[in-house]
Amino acid sequence: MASNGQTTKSPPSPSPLRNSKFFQANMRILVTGGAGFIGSHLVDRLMQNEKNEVIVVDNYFTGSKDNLKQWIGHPRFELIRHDVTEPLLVEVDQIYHLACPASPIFYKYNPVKTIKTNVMGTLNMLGLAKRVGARILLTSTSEVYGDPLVHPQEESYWGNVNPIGVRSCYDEGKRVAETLMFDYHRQHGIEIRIARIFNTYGPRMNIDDGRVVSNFIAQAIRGESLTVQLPGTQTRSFCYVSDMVCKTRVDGLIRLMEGDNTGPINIGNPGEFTMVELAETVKELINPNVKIISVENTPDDPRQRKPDITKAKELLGWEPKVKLRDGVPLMEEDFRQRLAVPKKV
Ligand SMILES: NC(=O)c1ccc[n+]([C@@H]2O[C@H](COP(=O)([O-])OP(=O)(O)OC[C@H]3O[C@@H](n4cnc5c(N)ncnc54)[C@H](O)[C@@H]3O)[C@@H](O)[C@H]2O)c1
Ligand SMILES: O=c1ccn([C@@H]2O[C@H](COP(=O)(O)OP(=O)(O)O[C@H]3OC[C@@H](O)[C@H](O)[C@H]3O)[C@@H](O)[C@H]2O)c(=O)[nH]1
Repeated sequence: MASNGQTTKSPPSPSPLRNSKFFQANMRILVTGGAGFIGSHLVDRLMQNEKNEVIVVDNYFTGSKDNLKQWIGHPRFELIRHDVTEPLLVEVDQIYHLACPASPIFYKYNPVKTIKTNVMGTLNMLGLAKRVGARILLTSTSEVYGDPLVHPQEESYWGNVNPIGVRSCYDEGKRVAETLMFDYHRQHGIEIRIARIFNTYGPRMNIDDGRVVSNFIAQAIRGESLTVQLPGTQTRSFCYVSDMVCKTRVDGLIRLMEGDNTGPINIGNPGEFTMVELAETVKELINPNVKIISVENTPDDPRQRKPDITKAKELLGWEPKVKLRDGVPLMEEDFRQRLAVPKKV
């Protein structure tokens, strides 16, 4: 039953394989975009459960096999090079659909491909869910709220999005992906889950990912100036990656998949910072000698962003635990290792 009471059909029957003579109790889970930042952490958590078999599909546009190296060759793990804009034939019970470039510099690099990934990729994954009777979770985004006129953002807010701007391939793409999820749910009875993720950071982000936390941390470690894009008063709310997926502590995405609620549900940390405050925090914690400089911004940058997580708390029993000041040093450690710049003692 949908949270909004709009279900018109019961879900299709699961694959006949589930009732076959050789049925194994394992849960077969597909993770699209599983070689990326959030996806690879999610795979780590899913693989900790011995009942799970995990299949990752990824085209390696922004992800890397390196993020999954600990699982390659594991009997419960499979990695497939595949682009979700093409159909996929596998037998699975659950689909975590993450595939999509998430950093603005990468999603703007080939905007037509980004919108194809969001629209055709989501259609293909919904088609797969329909054929095999799988439950599907979409990682949507706080960007569906655009440059929000309501603060903090509740799930009931419809957003303020430019449909023809340079960010539209991503934010409108995700909005269409959400629409497709609900239409497949209402029309075909597919079991859906939608997470609206707010800015997430942590180990394994690409060093040159281009998003603000990874930029500032890499710049501070290299002794370069921290580049605050103008005006610097714009705000974001940053969630540490373990809060997003961690099974043992708090597990936003996994709880949503396993619970009864379709969503959309905001998953994020309500701690809100201006970009100047973020730069000052990174400077203080990592390298007090670096300068903070102002640089040009790009069009349509949202001016404020903060999740209302009442639904996540009430419906999933989820709330984030890691404060920005505690998460930054954990990410610094990972970046120092990868950049081969040890901390001076
Ligand atoms: N990290 C965040 O702050 C954040 C916030 C909101 C939403 N999200 C969503 O979470 C998901 C993961 O984000 P992330 O931060 O891990 O980004 P990421 O760029 O590290 O991961 C995305 C993964 O998808 C893969 N991919 C991209 N296009 C593909 C395609 N056409 N076919 C197959 N694979 C493809 C990439 O190679 C990469 O491995 C995305 O859907 C993103 O929109 C992330
Ligand atoms: O070096 C930088 C990079 C970015 N910024 C600023 O930092 C803020 C955040 O920018 P990011 O590129 O990290 O990410 P954004 O919040 O714009 O978009 C993100 O939103 C949520 C997800 O869907 C995606 O991960 C991404 O689209 C922006 O105001 C940007 O202008 C800087 O001040 N300096």
